[in-house]
Amino acid sequence: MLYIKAPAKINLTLDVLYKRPDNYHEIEMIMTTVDLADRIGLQGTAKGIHIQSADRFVPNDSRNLAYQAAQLIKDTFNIKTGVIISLDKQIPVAAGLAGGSSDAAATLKGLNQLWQLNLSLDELAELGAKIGSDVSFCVYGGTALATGRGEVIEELPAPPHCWVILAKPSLGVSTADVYGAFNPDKADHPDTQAMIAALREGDYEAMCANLGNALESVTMNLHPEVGQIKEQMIKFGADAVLMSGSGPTVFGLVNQEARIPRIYNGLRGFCSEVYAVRLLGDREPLA
Ligand SMILES: C[C@](O)(CO)[C@H](O)COP(=O)(O)OP(=O)(O)OC[C@H]1O[C@@H](n2ccc(N)nc2=O)[C@H](O)[C@@H]1O
Ligand SMILES: Nc1ncnc2c1ncn2[C@@H]1O[C@H](COP(=O)(O)OP(=O)(O)OP(=O)(O)O)[C@@H](O)[C@H]1O
Repeated sequence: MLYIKAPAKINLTLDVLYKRPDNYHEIEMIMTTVDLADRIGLQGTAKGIHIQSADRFVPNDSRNLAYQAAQLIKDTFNIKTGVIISLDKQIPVAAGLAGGSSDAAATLKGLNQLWQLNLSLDELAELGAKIGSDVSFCVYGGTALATGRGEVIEELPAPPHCWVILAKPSLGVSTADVYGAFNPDKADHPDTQAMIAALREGDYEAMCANLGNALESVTMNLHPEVGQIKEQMIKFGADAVLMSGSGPTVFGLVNQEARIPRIYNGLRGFCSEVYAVRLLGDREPLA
């Protein structure tokens, strides 16, 4: 059995520029991976694609993004044999943390090894874009500026050292619904260039000051819990807080480890799922 880690991402910024003729939105966002990961097991078999997962919210058929990744590789490279994909889910589902996208990216990378395809990260990321807008970023990992509909990736320096507290209210959010309800005239637009400068300078305060997500107010209107969690995180001592992706997960940053327990324990009263993790920050080389 081949095992691959599939880490979650958070958005340090997410700006929505305009709606495109293909119904996707042109976006500009900065993402970075965090040390909360699903574990994907891949085992060759005679034929077919088989998904195994104990998580009842995860589909075990062609709706699963890991299944779609395996199907795409099989079709593109005319692979006749099959694979059993076991998903040990640690990333909350429908949370804004790219769990499914990261599983798909890990499956692409793992099958590249299992079936000895010798594809580069760029080739795997190009395949990933066919599955979902976040999959290309998840193939590279680390920290990046993503443009287009999210599939054009430019590597950025890792953020300055800090911890991340993630809190997910017990509701899932549909990414399509959030983009559908987005109104460009009412949105807050983050300063992407200021965030890039903060990363280049390793400036923690500037990174905190420039967190921003144009989808946050949309999801908050649909689910007021998101705003309440933000308030609680600030109250318990986070340096800066933001909703990740289309939500509903909220993350808080702290650069002093001693402050984590108060925030973590305080949030546990409001949310079923709370995690305190490190940023991963840098890309890992392709195995
Ligand atoms: C919110 C984010 O997670 C931020 O990282 C991404 O923008 C969404 O990435 P994703 O879940 O991989 O999205 P996809 O599976 O490609 O698209 C889901 C749906 O979201 C909407 N969508 C997505 C990406 C984008 N740039 N514009 C959009 O309008 C579309 O309605 C699309 O049908
Ligand atoms: N491998 C997978 N893991 C979790 N959900 C999956 C997977 N494959 C497909 N799905 C489906 O995708 C939906 C969204 O789940 P996912 O955890 O990927 O959302 P997300 O974290 O909000 O993603 P993103 O941040 O990329 O928008 C789920 O409701 C589930 O039905």
